Amino acid sequence: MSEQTGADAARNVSADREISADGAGDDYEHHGGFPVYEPVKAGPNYGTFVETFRRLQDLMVSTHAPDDVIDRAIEQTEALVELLAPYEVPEGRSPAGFNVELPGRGSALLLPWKIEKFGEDGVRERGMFRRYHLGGNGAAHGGTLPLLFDDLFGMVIHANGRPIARTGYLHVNYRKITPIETELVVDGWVDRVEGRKAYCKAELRDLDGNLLADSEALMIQLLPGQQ
Ligand SMILES: CCCCCCCCCC(=O)SCCNC(=O)CCNC(=O)[C@H](O)C(C)(C)COP(=O)(O)OP(=O)(O)OC[C@H]1O[C@@H](n2cnc3c(N)ncnc32)[C@H](O)[C@@H]1OP(=O)(O)O
Repeated sequence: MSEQTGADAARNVSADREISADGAGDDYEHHGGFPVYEPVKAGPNYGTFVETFRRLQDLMVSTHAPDDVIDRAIEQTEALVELLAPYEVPEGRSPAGFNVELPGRGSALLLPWKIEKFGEDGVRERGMFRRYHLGGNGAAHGGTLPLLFDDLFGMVIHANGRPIARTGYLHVNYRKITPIETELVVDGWVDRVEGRKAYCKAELRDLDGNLLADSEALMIQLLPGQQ
């Protein structure tokens, strides 16, 4: 039997929990006032598209190009904006963020990490902080870790079979410098549940097992109609 990858598991859970427009067959009830999102499948080159933009972001923070090169970069970027602008769609209609097999689920906002495990007992992701996540002296910017943890906790809730929740608080302990451009692993899980409140925990480690940061968050299940 072939082993199910984390991305397969995430995709299957999402498919299982799809809700029809009239709510019939809804086994993912009480998701507050969130609209029902239909996953938008990325085309075959979408991952390359997002990765190319991430590379561009790396270069934007790591180059010191002459003015004429900057002028050409502006021209070419403006041409790209013109190319893409006609295809702007409302929230929930872009492949960005919906494609669990892609780093960061294909969202340029999210950390480009890949899901390795997706189950009731927790979610594991693997990846790197990029050059554009640099804070100082080789360390990831402190603000990028909560982004990693917050998104992870959203998936932890989903993988645990709980309805959509929002983050009430998110606490980060920065234990060691988190290096950029170094493969790292993050694990998150639901620690305990009290009614609407799910207390989640996560740990970010390097490949030697050193704890770089840990996090605790309160994820609060939305009430009917809550955004
Ligand atoms: C496929 C699509 C997937 C989409 C996933 C979306 C995941 C998004 C994850 C996020 O990042 S959300 C963005 C960051 N978070 C927010 O913007 C949340 C803003 N806050 C709110 O919207 C409301 O505060 C919230 C809906 C979370 C709760 O408001 P309520 O009025 O429903 O709850 P209430 O204030 O009564 O609190 C409920 C319980 O939680 C407790 N609580 C709330 N905030 C707390 C806090 N900060 N610290 C400790 N306890 C807190 C509160 O005391 C209470 O405890 P008890 O039930 O025991 O009395």
